[in-house]
Amino acid sequence: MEKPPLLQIEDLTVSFQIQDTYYPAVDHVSLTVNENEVVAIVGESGCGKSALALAVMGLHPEEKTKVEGRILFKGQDLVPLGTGKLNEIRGAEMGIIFQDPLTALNPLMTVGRQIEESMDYHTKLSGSEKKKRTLELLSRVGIPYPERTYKQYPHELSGGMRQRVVIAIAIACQPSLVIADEPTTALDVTIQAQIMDLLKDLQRQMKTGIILITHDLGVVAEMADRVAVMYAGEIVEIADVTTLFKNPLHPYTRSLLNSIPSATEAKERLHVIQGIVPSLKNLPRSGCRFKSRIGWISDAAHEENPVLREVENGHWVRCTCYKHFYFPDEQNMETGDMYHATS
Ligand SMILES: Nc1ncnc2c1ncn2[C@@H]1O[C@H](COP(=O)(O)OP(=O)(O)OP(=O)(O)O)[C@@H](O)[C@H]1O
Repeated sequence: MEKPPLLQIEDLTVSFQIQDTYYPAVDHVSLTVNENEVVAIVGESGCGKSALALAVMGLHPEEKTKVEGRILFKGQDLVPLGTGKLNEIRGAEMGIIFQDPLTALNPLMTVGRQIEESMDYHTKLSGSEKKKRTLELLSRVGIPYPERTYKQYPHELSGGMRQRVVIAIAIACQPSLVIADEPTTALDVTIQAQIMDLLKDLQRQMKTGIILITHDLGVVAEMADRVAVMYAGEIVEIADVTTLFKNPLHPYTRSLLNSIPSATEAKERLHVIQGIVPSLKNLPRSGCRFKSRIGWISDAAHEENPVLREVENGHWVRCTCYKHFYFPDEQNMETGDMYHATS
């Protein structure tokens, strides 16, 4: 029998209760992560990236959250599992790295104890074996004096060192999947690069699958094998990283990529689409959800029920509007006129 993919998310919907109604923050999303593959999920704040990641980890509180669809981890559906079984899988086979290391760590427990604790539940190692492994892990994540850090408390460490400790905890049980939710956003720019290098090295050594949530496209270019672009709870484009950067198609992806200034190309100005992701209650639930942000593109350019379509091998795009899209200050491909935004 063929081995199932490491993670196969099928038709996942995550809805939050606001007053008496459930609103989907992740809406019928399907995504696969293979062994040893880094899949980046990008999109602006509020697109549903974290809601998706938390669902994979089973970390949404049952109250006021509804998770529907299938999350197959090595072929086993996690959605119907109870907390006990999920705890067994989580930690042992999945690691998570959150944005802010300070809130991820217990301020009242030494670093050594916190790393060991992550092994208590999932391994049968003796106390001295756990200590030995903890010191190895600290050294592996680039902590210069493991013996000293072992005895320290989180507040005694710098932000970068704390995130290294969080990474040590995430990889303590050699998980096959790591979910990294904005792992460097809370850190200084110079430290960000070091932490990303560390993650990249560890991923290569351990052949871990990674879901990397970020809005830093530089990080995506360096780390990801494939990229899923989310907008308003849906995936609007998915492709391998080279294709996505060379030939972005969806207007939203094009706008995201245009928002990074290029060091090599002298662009007169950056084309960026204005506006923000609507709040959960105000999300359009039919048609192209991006339509209101590209009002200069005709209604007829949009599909009534836009679906993800494979436009070339492994490159999927939602809605036909990408075929008719141009930035307002570019020449209109259809008419040859210059479009001038009035607002
Ligand atoms: N527990 C909750 N209850 C109600 N609404 C929520 C809850 N969690 C998230 N949301 C809403 O769901 C939508 C998606 O949120 P999510 O945090 O997944 O976005 P995101 O893309 O990860 O953004 P960010 O980069 O800011 O974390 C947002 O509109 C957010 O306000």
